Amino acid sequence: MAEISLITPIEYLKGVGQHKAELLKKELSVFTFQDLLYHYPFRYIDRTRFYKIREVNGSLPLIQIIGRVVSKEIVGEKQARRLVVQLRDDTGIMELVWFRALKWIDRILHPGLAIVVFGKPSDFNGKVSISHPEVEVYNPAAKKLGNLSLQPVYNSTEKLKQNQLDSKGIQKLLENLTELSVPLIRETIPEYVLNKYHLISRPQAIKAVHFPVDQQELDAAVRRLKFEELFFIQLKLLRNRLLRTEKFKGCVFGSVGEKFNEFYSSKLPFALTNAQKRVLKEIRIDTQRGVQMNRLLQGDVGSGKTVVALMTMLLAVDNGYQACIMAPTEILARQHYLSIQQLVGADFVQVELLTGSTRKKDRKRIHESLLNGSLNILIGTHALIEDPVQFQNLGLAIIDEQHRFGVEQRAKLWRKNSVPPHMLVMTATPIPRTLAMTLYGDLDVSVIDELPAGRKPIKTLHLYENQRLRMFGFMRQEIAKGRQVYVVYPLIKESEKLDLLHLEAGIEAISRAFPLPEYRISIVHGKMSAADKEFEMQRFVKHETQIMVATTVIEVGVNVPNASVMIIENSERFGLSQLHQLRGRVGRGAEQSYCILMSTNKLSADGKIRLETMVRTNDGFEISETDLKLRGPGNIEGTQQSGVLDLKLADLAQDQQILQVARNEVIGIFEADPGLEKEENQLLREYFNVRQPGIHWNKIS
Ligand SMILES: Nc1ncnc2c1ncn2[C@@H]1O[C@H](COP(=O)(O)OP(=O)(O)OP(=O)(O)O)[C@@H](O)[C@H]1O
Repeated sequence: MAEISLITPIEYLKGVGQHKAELLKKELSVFTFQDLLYHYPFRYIDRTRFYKIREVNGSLPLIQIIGRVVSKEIVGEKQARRLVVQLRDDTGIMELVWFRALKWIDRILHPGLAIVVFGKPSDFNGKVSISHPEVEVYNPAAKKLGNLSLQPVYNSTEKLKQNQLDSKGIQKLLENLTELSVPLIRETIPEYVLNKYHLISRPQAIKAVHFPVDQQELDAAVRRLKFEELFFIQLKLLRNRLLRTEKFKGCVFGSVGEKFNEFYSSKLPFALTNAQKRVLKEIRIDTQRGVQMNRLLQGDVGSGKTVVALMTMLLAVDNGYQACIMAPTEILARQHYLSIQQLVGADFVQVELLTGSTRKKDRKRIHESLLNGSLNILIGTHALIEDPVQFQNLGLAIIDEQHRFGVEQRAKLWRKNSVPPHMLVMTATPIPRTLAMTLYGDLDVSVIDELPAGRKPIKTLHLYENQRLRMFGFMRQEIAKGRQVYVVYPLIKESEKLDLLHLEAGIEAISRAFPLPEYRISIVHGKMSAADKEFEMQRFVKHETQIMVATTVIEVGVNVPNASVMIIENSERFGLSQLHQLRGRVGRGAEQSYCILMSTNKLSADGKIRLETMVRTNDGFEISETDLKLRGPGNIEGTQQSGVLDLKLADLAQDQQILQVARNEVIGIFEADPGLEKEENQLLREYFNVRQPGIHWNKIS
């Protein structure tokens, strides 16, 4: 065989062969030696700990017991034929069961034999047993079992298991592999960084993650590998940012002009909060210094991001540029359009809306006015990044992100101008710090951390199904005061049919409890046509109806300050950030607002935490942190598409500190050596010379 390297195909590994190689490729995407080396265990079992039979129950993970075989018998017929062994220790007795390999096990085990049993207990018919445990004859002279106290557990699949590639099988392959390949693993982090943070070398870490001698070595290995993952993500992101500033000049918004000033002094219906002012200042500084702005604007629901967006656009217009806002849904785009029109009034600046349902004739007119420069501001959905849309001079692109657009789509907007426009990315709800640093680590961040004055914190209540009458009573009371009420139902693809039934039943119940002519109800759900939805929404906006029953289509963008009660049905089914977004639809006026979370009595542990969190706090930043802890970053909406979260070991909910250290180190490295030219940074330079998946540092355009 040719010389061995890390990219030697996996079939060349001793113990693999053609058939297993195919399976490894298909099931685990393991193609080469290094793919297997980087197939890390997902947990470890402490083989130094032994349980007593009395302590054993079905909720325990894989455990070890020492006991003596009392009896064994083969019971059942055909498929149900099994070997049942009674095992005893000084605290009790339990069963071990085998459905396969009966003869083999039967031969080894005999009454009186002391054995070590290793497996996952389960409760069955009130009895605790372990199916298919591993057994070894107990040898008190041997200090440890095997030479490892921590046994790694690998991900496997049913198919792999059928071919002896269960966790144990994979570990065997790794034993064959590490001797060969560990010496070939190269260091990626410069020595001075390793020393600074007391990190072990890469070959050492990879070996130890598979075969840790003890917990201490494992901890050191994991810390090193997590650091590496997070360090290189930051290196890519910050390198990108650096190159962008070097490469792109950026439009200069040199002066604050007529439109901005006029709007500020005579149109703005309220005083800006200090946070809004501060953010506007940050944007002003960014946009006048001749480099391209790339900024993330974070603010809690209702904190007034739209005004900041508008005033930034006016700044662009004052300096002879066009501006646009891209929103993820048609409803949201329309909402932005309406609120901006309302804020600026007629004939102040030219604003148009472009979405998938814009008529052909209007579309043509918009395209033309964009190109000849008579249109100042364009608001729309992803229709904006389609090819026929050409600006005369796009100076600012605002993306209302809701975590739904990827880096690719952002890049498409940049290309709409010869000089890339300034970019302002707004998120619907705050995102956790670690996620922001990773997903948007190449952007500067502005935070609106203050709500407009006079807003009363929303009071949140959790009620169970049997308290529904109380809830209806409360609705009547608020409606009598002239307020409006939202009632929101979940509508999730996976359970759509059932959800629609719930919605229907809900509408019926509400119609009965709130009859015409005294009460009028708007109904909006995702299955309706855009025009019908709009019609129903408008009835509510104009206060022709007092109750709006809706599915989550109203999650973002609805702004009816007179609505002061948000009722969320089956609230346990919503994610935390969704609940927070929904709650943010009320509390927009001066009145005291309420959010009522309706749920069944049967709450999962996570569901309980979600509802408790909502009742406890109104702080979007705190809520987003809890959300991340509960769900993990992969499940936060929109993160899946972004390859940056392809983390093997690091966990954004837990490894905030490592991430911060890695990011600071990278910032320091680029400050001292922007071109990575110093000898000590040679490894980092090499890193960029090899093609990296994800963001390409030399391909930003
Ligand atoms: N400084 C302010 N003082 C008083 N009201 C304000 C202020 N800034 C914004 N508002 C009003 O607060 C409401 C919420 O603002 P806006 O819609 O911009 O919030 P947002 O941050 O975009 O949040 P969401 O994503 O929930 O819509 C609007 O009715 C807006 O006119």
